[in-house]
Amino acid sequence: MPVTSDDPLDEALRPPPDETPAEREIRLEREAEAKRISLAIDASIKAERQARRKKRIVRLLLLGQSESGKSTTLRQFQRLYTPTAFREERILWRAVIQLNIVRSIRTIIEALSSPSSPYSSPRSRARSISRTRPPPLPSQNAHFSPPPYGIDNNGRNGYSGRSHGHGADMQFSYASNSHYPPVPSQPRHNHYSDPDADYEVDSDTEFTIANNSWPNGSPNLEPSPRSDPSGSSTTTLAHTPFEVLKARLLPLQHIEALLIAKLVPPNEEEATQLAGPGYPSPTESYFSMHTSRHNGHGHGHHRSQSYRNQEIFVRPGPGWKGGLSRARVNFSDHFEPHDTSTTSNGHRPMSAGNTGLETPDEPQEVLYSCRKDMIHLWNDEHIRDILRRRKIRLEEGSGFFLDDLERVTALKYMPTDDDVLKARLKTVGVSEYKFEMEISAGRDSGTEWRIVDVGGSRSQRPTWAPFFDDVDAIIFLAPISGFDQVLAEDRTVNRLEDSVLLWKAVCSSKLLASVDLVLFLNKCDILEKKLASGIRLSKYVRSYGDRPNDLDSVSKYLRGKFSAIHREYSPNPRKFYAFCTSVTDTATTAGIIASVRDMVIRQHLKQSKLL
Ligand SMILES: Nc1nc2c(ncn2[C@@H]2O[C@H](COP(=O)(O)OP(=O)(O)OP(=O)(O)O)[C@@H](O)[C@H]2O)c(=O)[nH]1
Ligand SMILES: [Mg+2]
Repeated sequence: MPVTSDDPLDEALRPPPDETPAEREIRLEREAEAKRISLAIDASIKAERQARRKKRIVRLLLLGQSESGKSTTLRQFQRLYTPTAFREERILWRAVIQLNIVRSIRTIIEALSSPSSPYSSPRSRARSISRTRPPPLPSQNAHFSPPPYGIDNNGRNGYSGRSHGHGADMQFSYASNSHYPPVPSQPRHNHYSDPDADYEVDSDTEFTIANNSWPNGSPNLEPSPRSDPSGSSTTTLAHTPFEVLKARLLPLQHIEALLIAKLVPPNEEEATQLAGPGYPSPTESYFSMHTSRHNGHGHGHHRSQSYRNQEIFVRPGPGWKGGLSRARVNFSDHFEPHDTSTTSNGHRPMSAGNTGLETPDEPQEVLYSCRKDMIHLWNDEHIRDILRRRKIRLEEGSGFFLDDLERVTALKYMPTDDDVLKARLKTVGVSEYKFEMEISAGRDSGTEWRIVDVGGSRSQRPTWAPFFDDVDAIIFLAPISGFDQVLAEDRTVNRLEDSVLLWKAVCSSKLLASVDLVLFLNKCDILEKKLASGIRLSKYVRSYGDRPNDLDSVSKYLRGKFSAIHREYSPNPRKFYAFCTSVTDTATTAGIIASVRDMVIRQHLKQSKLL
């Protein structure tokens, strides 16, 4: 009589009904072999775990939203504990810094070229139509909507919802910003956009230039409005000094393409957005808007074009550094290549250095030749004023080097430690960085450190969970200066709110229940400046009330909230440490990292029953 079962696996594993004795014997032998292999695998995993503990391999996981400072923290570990390797790699960061500069300049030019800018060309302004403020938010958006990508207790996607617990609850407010979030058609300026941006068109800003003798003379970038007798504004000259300046900066476009070719591995399909007017990023369209993936990435000659409006990223690990060190032709004065690994697909990244397009460090030469114009552009009071009015705060954003143009565009420029820490290169993917502390770092070399760095943007978070196994501690970075900013990948989500939700998800994850947590309330340097400039936390976090708007009070308040979430959401009691950090600051971060190191090693030893 046939045995019935609803379990399809059971069905599949059941021996065939007409099995002969010989077949049965073979089957049983195979099953025994499979069992033996399975047990051997389990034993080897267990043995590896024990060996790891004995060998003192410490595993640290860096988590947090994009631009929270994870890779910068990793670089701080490298700088402190493998200083020789860090020093040797500094020159490789020059290309990243060059790209950061070029992109900052492009952001300015795009802001000035927009139809509402007094620096835009007469033709584009003639085409411009009056824009009105975006409509107010629907009332439900006055509260947050949970971001779609996070991790739940099982490490799967999705947030579990908002906390209504007492200590942990925070009320975010957009009520005072009737025009939050910005409408999609507005120019996107990654990470420095402000929900409170002024969307009124600068009307009556037509202007003519009285003195058109520049570029030979000193460029006068000041708009000079002139009205005709009827009172309406007119523009009489086609080439404004700004347009001339823009033309002189055109070579930057070429080196941007070269740098992208150098840094981004070929055939790289995934990309995320850099702000750029009117261009939805492929990631945005794929993950957020659920439309089909944007095409044209990593394909031949359209490559640099397709990256034009995306933030450039690398997959973590030595791949891009290996490619750069081989493409490098004239750095031998400074440094011998340290890392000769290849990219993940085994090929050297497509670079200007191997296409024959590049003269010895052409980007640096172009930057050098454009330095005066770039300095002029950045230091012009009127341009600064426009950027201020449009709430484009480059100086608070990532990879900001415009205050150092004189130094960083020098032909023999060699990045300093601080430059490397300030440089911005987005991470996509997850990778484990292994190192033993160098003897020269004055530490015992008995412990092997494995630090896992992940990409923090929302599309990246589902890739985290497989790395939760066997972790000694997590450093979670919450960039608290982002209280008045929105996520680059979803401009309806406030950055601080996103960090709070992510923190809740990490605290409540059952997979991480026994992992100690270290919280870095990061970017305190930017927070301090922001608060001092008059931006009030209470405008964005209603529950802050009328407490003092200074660094000390704000960081204490937020620390309290994050601690309360930890207490309320952790499945089991565990160690928790919180620090207010500015991880780009080498002096303060060294002390904090030393404390974290000691704490992690102590816990590790305790768990290994060696204490
Ligand atoms: N001023 C300041 N800048 C910081 C601080 N921490 C990080 N940054 C800068 O912020 C930018 C982003 O930091 P990253 O370390 O790349 O951020 P991440 O978390 O790795 O971001 P993803 O790779 O996108 O997940 C870099 O340009 C850093 O130099 C800080 O405390 N203060
Ligand atoms: Mg990173």
